[in-house]
Amino acid sequence: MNDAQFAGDANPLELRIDAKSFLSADGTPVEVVRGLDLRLEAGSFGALIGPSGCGKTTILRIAAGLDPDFRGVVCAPGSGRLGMVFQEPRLLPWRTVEENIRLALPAGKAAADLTELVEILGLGSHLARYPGELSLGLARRTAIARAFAVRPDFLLLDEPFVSLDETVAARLRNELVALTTRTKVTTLFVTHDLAEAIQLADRLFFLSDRPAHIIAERTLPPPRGARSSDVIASIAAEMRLLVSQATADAKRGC
Ligand SMILES: Nc1ncnc2c1ncn2[C@@H]1O[C@H](COP(=O)(O)OP(=O)(O)OP(=O)(O)O)[C@@H](O)[C@H]1O
Repeated sequence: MNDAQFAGDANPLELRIDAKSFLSADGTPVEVVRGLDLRLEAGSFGALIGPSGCGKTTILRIAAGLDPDFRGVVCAPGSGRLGMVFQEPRLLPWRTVEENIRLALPAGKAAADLTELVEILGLGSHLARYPGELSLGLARRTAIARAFAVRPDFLLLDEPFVSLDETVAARLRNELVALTTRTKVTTLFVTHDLAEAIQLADRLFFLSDRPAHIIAERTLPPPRGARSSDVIASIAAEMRLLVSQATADAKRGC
């Protein structure tokens, strides 16, 4: 995998969502996002953190271009090669692990060398297996491999490690750090888990309750992926304070 050439020279991600609503079952509009403005430098890893149901997946789908029904603008980084990992791995059950990964490749690239990607993700001995035979951890790994196989210059991940055993999640986080550091892909990662966000990200974006907007953001000092548990705990305490102050200010209308 010779990826170093892409993403570094890409544009930043600029995501402005002035308004996004859904219609509820009884036909009344529910405003999910209002006045969200996010900028992420090319090659950075941003984490979007917010309360349950605040609109994180909605924001990611808009960033991916999957939901055009909103008011605002999205300027995606790079030339538009997008990799996306959903909460559920969404693999084709009748295809092997290798076929699932290769299916993501553009026409003419089906024979691409995936050796290094497969090695980093520890999938070498599982390539001939079918999704139904995989643990959740291996299925998530396959989904991550598929997202990286296209050599994306923009990567979106929606809570890819939720409901995994902590040992498996820790290993997958390390693998994600290795891959994103190596490829310098501009990444937006959604999570509920503040410690996970601090471990992985260069920049944190905290969302309000619905309608979601950014109430606080912070750049973290390097090196990402290598922060000790003490450093993570101390940054987390600082961030909780920052968010509770920002929330109180917002309630007072400051
Ligand atoms: N297609 C839809 N139609 C109607 N309402 C929707 C639709 N998609 C999402 N919603 C509503 O929009 C709100 C935000 O949903 P979203 O899934 O974006 O939140 P989230 O922060 O990702 O949630 P979670 O933390 O549970 O993953 C929720 O109230 C949800 O019910």
